[in-house]
Amino acid sequence: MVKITDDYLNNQQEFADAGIKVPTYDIKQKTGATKWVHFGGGNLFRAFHAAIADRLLESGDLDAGVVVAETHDKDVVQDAYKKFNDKILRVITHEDGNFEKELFASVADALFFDQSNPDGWNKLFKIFENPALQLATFSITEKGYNLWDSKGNLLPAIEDDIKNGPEAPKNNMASLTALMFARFKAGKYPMALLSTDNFSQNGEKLEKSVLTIAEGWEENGLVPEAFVDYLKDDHKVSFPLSMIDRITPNPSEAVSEKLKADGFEDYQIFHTPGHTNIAAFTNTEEVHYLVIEDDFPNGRPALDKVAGVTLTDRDTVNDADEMKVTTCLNPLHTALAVNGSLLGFDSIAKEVSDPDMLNLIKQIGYVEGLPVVKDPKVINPKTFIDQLVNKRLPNPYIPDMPQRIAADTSQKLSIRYGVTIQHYIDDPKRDPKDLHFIPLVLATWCRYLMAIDDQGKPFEPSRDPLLSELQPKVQDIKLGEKTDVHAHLKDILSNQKIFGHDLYEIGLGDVVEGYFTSQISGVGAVRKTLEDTLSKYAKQIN
Ligand SMILES: NC(=O)c1ccc[n+]([C@@H]2O[C@H](COP(=O)([O-])OP(=O)(O)OC[C@H]3O[C@@H](n4cnc5c(N)ncnc54)[C@H](O)[C@@H]3O)[C@@H](O)[C@H]2O)c1
Ligand SMILES: O=P(O)(O)OC[C@@H](O)[C@@H](O)[C@H](O)[C@H](O)CO
Repeated sequence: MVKITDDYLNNQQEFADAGIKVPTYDIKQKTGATKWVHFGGGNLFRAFHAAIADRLLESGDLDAGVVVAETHDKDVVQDAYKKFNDKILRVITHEDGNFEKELFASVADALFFDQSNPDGWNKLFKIFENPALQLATFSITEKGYNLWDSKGNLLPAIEDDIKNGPEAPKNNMASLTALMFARFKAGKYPMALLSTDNFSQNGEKLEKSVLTIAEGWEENGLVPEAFVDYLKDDHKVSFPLSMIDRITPNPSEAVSEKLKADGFEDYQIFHTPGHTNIAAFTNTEEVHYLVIEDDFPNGRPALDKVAGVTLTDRDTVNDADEMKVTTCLNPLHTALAVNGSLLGFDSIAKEVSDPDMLNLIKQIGYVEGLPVVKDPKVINPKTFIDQLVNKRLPNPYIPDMPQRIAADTSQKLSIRYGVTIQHYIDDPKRDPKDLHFIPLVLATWCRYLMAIDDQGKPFEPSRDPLLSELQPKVQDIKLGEKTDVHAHLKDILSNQKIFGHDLYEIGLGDVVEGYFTSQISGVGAVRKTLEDTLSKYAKQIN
């Protein structure tokens, strides 16, 4: 059996026997100063960013590995990095059943960046004080950037961080701002902070969070005004936009079993107490897109040399991101996530073999979203949906689950559906009331909050920061019993933080309530409502 920690240069045959491709570079010889830090060393980073760095180390375009900083889950550092000498095994699960296995040695170090860990804390400050650093990338989930509660007030922990200043930050955005303050003090060195999380204008959100903290510190006299000016100076600090796409499910048992059978010893999967699902390996799909705004004030690695990575202007990235996140992929995914959880699916591939589910996502993508989305030119939106529904989602070897995608849905709805709804508001020839399937999914999410499936059995919803606030609003509803739906849903459906709109103000509140009323009318009513809505409104798709 080959272990991930085996010396990949001197034991190439062992790796080859297990069907694993290994790097030709020696990461120990790549001793340049760190140019690239990544925050959030979860599965997406391991499958995608680490692969990009690997290609650049191979081509000689990068002379140091990426340093991974975890601010959220310290067990990720131990269980997925340190234990395996920072090596990663990536498995691409092709649709013909071929599992392509490759070892990456592109992580130079991984550390838990928190004041409780002085070693990691001090190491990252040293890296940020070094002029060589060019970029920090982020894949920390939508909620990782958030400083506000659902009513728009700063979270108490953030208020504390703003009061306490750069010496003792606790939240990850405040800790990042403290790193930037150290970089400012060391010499006002430039760099890029590049969010690669799944939401529109991700760079703007990162910028807003960092500036909110920095300006709070400045108001409290804890940092000079010049620090805020440095963060706002485009020649010093940039917050490029990005669009990232690669379906990367949590490590799966099927892949683990296959690796074991192939003679790979580190096939075990870990579920950390912080709720990350991680392993020495990561499983992902073949298709991948990364479109980045080319704005790097301190230069950048030759990212554009890597297949699948496009460097372009801000508007193009914005259009590509809007195409993927608000129209052609993520809204379809969330529809599968909430419906799949209620209808008892545990596999996305199986779910899209259900004709109703396939038709639902096609209506959302082709009929409701596509007509109002701008063509980003670098990727054709129609071709993109075609590839998604015909090739990617049905791939039985991509072990994706509705339950993974359902995590944090409350944080995603305004982006995944709110932007399309806004287009219907803005276009004088359209009306949000023309939409049928998006409101149906919003109702399905409210139905999902009840945590009772369509067979009337309880299920555990995926983790979401608003569950504790929202579930009590629907918990006393019983399937098949008459109830005042408006009284139950009005606070939820009017919450602009959740949907990007007060749904009543735009004429969709009643529509969602209508679908929900139908969905709670008894066992099987979620499926029946879906069937009825499809037979009433579905359009023919060519
Ligand atoms: N997995 C995919 O298919 C995929 C594809 C495109 C984009 N993304 C983006 O990447 C993000 C991460 O996906 P993943 O597959 O790596 O997930 P994951 O569960 O494997 O890892 C999540 C990472 O985010 C960190 N994190 C979680 N909550 C945080 C918080 N509140 N503050 C700071 N860090 C936090 C975790 O510690 C971990 O490093 C997604 O939320 C999405 O925005 C994922
Ligand atoms: O990663 P999230 O939690 O924002 O969303 C879940 C999935 O929709 C997402 O991870 C997709 O797999 C991804 O966006 C594909 O590129």
